[in-house]
Amino acid sequence: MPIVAVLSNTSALPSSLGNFASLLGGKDSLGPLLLAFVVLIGLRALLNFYRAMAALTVQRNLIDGLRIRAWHALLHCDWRVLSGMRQSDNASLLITTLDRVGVGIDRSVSGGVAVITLLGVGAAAVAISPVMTVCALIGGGAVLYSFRRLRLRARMLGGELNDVYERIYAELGEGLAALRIIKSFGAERATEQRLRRELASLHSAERTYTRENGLGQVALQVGSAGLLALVVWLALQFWKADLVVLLPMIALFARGFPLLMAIQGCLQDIAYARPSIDSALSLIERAEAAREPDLPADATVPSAHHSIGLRDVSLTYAGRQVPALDAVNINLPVQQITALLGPSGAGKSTLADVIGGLLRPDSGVLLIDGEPVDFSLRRAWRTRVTYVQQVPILFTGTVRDNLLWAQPHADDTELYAALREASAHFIERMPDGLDTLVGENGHQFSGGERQRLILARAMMRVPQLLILDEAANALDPENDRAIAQAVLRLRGRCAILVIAHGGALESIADQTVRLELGRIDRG
Ligand SMILES: Nc1ncnc2c1ncn2[C@@H]1O[C@H](COP(=O)(O)OP(=O)(O)OP(=O)(O)O)[C@@H](O)[C@H]1O
Repeated sequence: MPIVAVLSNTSALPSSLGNFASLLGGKDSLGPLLLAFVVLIGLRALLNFYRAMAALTVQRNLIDGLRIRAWHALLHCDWRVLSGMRQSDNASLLITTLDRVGVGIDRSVSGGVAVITLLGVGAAAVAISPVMTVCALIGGGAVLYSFRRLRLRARMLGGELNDVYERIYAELGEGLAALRIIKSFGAERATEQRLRRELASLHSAERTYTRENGLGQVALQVGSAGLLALVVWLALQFWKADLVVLLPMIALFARGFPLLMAIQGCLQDIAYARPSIDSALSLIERAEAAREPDLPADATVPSAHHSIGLRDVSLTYAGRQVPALDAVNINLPVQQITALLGPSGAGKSTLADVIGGLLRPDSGVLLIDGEPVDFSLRRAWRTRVTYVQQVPILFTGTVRDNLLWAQPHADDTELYAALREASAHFIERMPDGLDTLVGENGHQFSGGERQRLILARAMMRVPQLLILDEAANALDPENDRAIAQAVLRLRGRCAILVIAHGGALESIADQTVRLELGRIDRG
């Protein structure tokens, strides 16, 4: 006999099932029941669809919100704190860690839906048999509680995973930047081995998590089945429950226990993602706490017509006993080139960062034309300063893109003028001129050409102070002279501070200042 016929013919059923069928309304109600069944399945499918869409929206909004907040906090963080951070850790956090936060959010949404569905199932169960429902709830709660240690383990493994990812990022970032050195030292094998070791740690952490999660689910399934069997046995043995009650209860439990498993799985995944959320929030908190103060709306910094200097400036880095700068006084005439000399670690770059408005010292003032300017205005002062560092940084794109980065509204005539001033005439001879691609970090050009392009970009800002921090140190004599020629051409346009260890740049200086152990050497 077809199943529909059996279901619709209540007399063909055993008496209890017959009762159950009559409870549902008998033969006449079968059509509406089947329709309700199809509608329910459809509603469930729709609910799943909207759940997935909502989870994606929530996840993207929250994760991208966190990502932007972290990036904003880093961009506005005080240089002293920022320079003490390992940037590969920040890259790992902004890219990978935040994605794991996304997984945690997705699992929270799924867990929430499972809890709501379970509440619905529980409400239906209470209506049929409150005693059996309470027993099942107590048992289910106990099962969930007994898994708390597994969740703590998951949290620990999530923390381990974050550490491993940070190490992988550091390994790859440093390795890619040092490819030339790795090859020249013949360190390819050792470098690859280090990555293999980190990947093995990653694999091990992920494997442990998957194994413990999987075994947990097995234990949960067995526990749930045992619980169901116990409740049914109790119902038959002690409460003498009728099949009319028992059958729908079993159906509801069969629906409820997978939900319980889903909730435990979600709690486990959330615990696994929790260290990622903690790291993201801790970075944001640290960077926001060290935020550079906003400039008052009426803040102005005077223009330097005669000189730029420092008076009684001292600075000690966190964790250091000896000051990097100790009561430093220096005066840079705007029409002149000043060479700052001194042994390694004397504090030359620190002085450049302070006078350039990047670092706030512990004490002392900035002097513009002899007038003190508070360091709280350093952001405004910084817009009048440009740097050329030893390691040239060019952005991927064309020569034009790189120059416009400093001065977005400049026209081609101005761009070529800056290139000529910086002894970067070679661009005019190139077939694509300003549209020549610089390659990744300027690798289409030689070190000297890159440095001259960077000098041209620095001059696009029309600075009042130009700082060259060991800008020609890594260059051959010819390129060193080319940079010195360019700097000579700029003399008289702004104050120029050159940090050098000999070479052509030192020889063109109008005055020389020597720094020793953070103090100006007057000898
Ligand atoms: N971010 C930092 N945190 C802690 N200490 C720092 C930091 N930057 C520099 N120092 C320390 O401050 C001192 C001065 O460093 P600085 O880089 O200014 O010297 P320098 O004269 O420019 O050296 P070099 O010629 O080798 O570049 C050194 O002892 C250095 O170790």
